[in-house]
Amino acid sequence: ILLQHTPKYIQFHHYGGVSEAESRSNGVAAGVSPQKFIFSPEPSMEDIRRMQADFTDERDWNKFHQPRNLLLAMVGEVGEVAELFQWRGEVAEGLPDWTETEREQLAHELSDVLIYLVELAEKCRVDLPQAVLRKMALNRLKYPSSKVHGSAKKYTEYKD
Ligand SMILES: Nc1ccn([C@H]2C[C@H](O)[C@@H](COP(=O)(O)OP(=O)(O)OP(=O)(O)O)O2)c(=O)n1
Repeated sequence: ILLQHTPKYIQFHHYGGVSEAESRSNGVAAGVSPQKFIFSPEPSMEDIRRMQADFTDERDWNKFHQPRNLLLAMVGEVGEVAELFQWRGEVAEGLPDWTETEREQLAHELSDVLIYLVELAEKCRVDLPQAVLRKMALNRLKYPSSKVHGSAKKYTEYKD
């Protein structure tokens, strides 16, 4: 019944993720990912902005969702992500030792961070997808790959 009213971008599909069976057979469990991981194309950031705006409007919560509150909520959720990693030591790419429950928990907490980030950007009138493009262009200028290849130094440490 619910799906009937659910826009296509909210319906779940297995797109970018790797199923557990696949991950066990292709070496992700050993900490090496032989196949590229990609995201699903949907929902877009604008989809997420609109879904969260609808969620907030339906509950009459806009009065609470001012920029400063959203910032604090986002930082709180970052803390919840950190909690999942604390005391584990180094965690390899693909999280080979994590259970499905732990992975799902992480997916939830990262989503909370993103949801608040997108709403914070909206309330600050930052067009986030375009801002990311501008910032990445600046990053490429600041860190030309010819100069910094294989080095993690900050740009202030480079003397052209
Ligand atoms: N005032 C609120 C409360 C919640 N949410 C939405 C955005 C987040 O995605 C999620 C956060 O919900 P909780 O504050 O309940 O946090 P958690 O889901 O992380 O629960 P818990 O803190 O119990 O782990 O719900 C929101 O937009 N505005």
